[in-house]
Amino acid sequence: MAQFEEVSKQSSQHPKPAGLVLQYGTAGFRTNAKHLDHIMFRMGLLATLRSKKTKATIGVMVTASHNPEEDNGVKLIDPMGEMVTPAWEGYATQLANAEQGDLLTALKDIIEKESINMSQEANVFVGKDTRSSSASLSQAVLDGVLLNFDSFLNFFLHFSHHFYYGLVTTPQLHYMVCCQNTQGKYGEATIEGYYRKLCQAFIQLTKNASNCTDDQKHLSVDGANGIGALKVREMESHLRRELQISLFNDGSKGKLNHQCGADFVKVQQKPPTGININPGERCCSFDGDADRIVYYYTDSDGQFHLLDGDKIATLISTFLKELLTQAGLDLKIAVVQTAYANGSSTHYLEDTMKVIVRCTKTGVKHLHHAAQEFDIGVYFEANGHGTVLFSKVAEEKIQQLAEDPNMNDERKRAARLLQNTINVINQTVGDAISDMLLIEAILAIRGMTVQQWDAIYSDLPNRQLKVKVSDRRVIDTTDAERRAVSPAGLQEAIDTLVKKHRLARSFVRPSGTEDVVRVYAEAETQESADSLAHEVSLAVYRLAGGVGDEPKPLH
Ligand SMILES: CC(=O)N[C@H]1[C@@H](OP(=O)(O)O)O[C@H](CO)[C@@H](O)[C@@H]1O
Ligand SMILES: [Mg+2]
Repeated sequence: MAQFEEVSKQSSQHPKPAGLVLQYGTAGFRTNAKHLDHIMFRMGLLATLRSKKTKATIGVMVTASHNPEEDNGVKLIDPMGEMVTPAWEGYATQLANAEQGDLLTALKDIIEKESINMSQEANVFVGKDTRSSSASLSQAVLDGVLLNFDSFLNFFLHFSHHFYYGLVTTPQLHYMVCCQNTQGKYGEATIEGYYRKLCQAFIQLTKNASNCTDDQKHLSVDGANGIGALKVREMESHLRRELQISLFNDGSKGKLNHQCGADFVKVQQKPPTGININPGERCCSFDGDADRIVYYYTDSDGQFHLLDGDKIATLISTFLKELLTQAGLDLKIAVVQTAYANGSSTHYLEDTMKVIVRCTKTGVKHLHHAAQEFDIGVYFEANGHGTVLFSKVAEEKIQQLAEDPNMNDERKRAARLLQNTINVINQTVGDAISDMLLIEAILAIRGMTVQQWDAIYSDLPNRQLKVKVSDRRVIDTTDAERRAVSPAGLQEAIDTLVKKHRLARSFVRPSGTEDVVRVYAEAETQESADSLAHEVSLAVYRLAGGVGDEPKPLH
């Protein structure tokens, strides 16, 4: 039939390798770039359907974040700038895995299930990171978006508009999707608009910092040789030297994420290559798509100190809590973490700060969701991915107070600080650039050094390891991934091992982005954390079908 000829003609430009099965995981599809062309084309199609369904603009971001340069990936962004809803993750997987000849049926299936009106207009925003494969892969997405559904499906008329942003950070695309769908209420849907909003708020905030020295204003940034570096350069003039950045790993020579970037620094617990660090100087690293950030410094003994997502969440929530007190506002603030949060951070937040702490499964969508339940929800993964959410009620109360002519100066000042804090934050998703500006503003306002920030609490020594098993799905977890319910005997083995160490905690879970089981352990000393992590790795290897060599001790 003519209709099927059309299908095969158009989609055969982006053929699916027969038998290849990929899953829409924690952060979309992610694998070696050479397996992704058909996925990109099909995600272009799916984004168009999602747009018709929601009658809103949908984002498609081509990136593999902190993965090696050879990999790539894609994720969809829903109307408010949030991750795409779970049911559509399922459709994404179905569409991705339909063999070439079944693609039409798979599409029709989604259209029927979701009762999509195909005559509805579609709008899709597409962005990409700096990977060499991103150019052709984002073109494949556009081919999918622009495909004429009329001839493709012999359905109704099809209007589809797209805007190709080209090189953007992941959070910038989330931001612009939200701006577009709120008719500019969240900001202007352009990169310039993004810089303007964030930098203006940053400058307003730092006006509250008295006697800010050049040292305080200086920050070294490791751009992971990725998109974040380009965008920091682009933004710099908007900062009017209120923040003075030395940019390293800007992509001019090094390889993306190679021995640098937020993931490297967090997991290896050491500084990236390609950066000059003087003792005591504040540094930060972005990841490959600039949605994560971690801070660090080395002390005069050459000792490395990491300030990860947990320390960031603590700094931000302390700042916000103080402002709420000064403003006399009764708003409920909570911090959302995952099982990877350092035990010391959880204790500090609950026992000293007296804030509500929630623990969710790994993956930003889970944290984001939990944070939405509070007036102010601060969420961060330990690896530095996070942001702050303000409820509508919270924003309104803050605005009212800031504009109340009868209010006393102290309360008003606090409310204005809160207002600018809201504006410097990208509430759609964790954003390295926005988080950096917020952290820098807080440190400046409080006249705080990175050492003082680090000293708020001391991390428990910890270790993360990976174990290869033949099928990681044999591990099932509960209690926000803190306990394993299968395979039989694994949790009991972990419990026994944990009891042999002081102040210890350990858990295992299958990764959602790599074909490995992740092991986490923390304990009173580094030796203890390392040996516990190794012992638990062995238990995983033995009880959950380990492949290759048995895990070796770290020392
Ligand atoms: C321990 C860890 O850092 N896990 C990361 C990693 O997920 P895994 O499911 O652990 O592979 O990638 C996710 C996406 O970037 C991120 O959200 C998450 O925090
Ligand atoms: Mg990332």
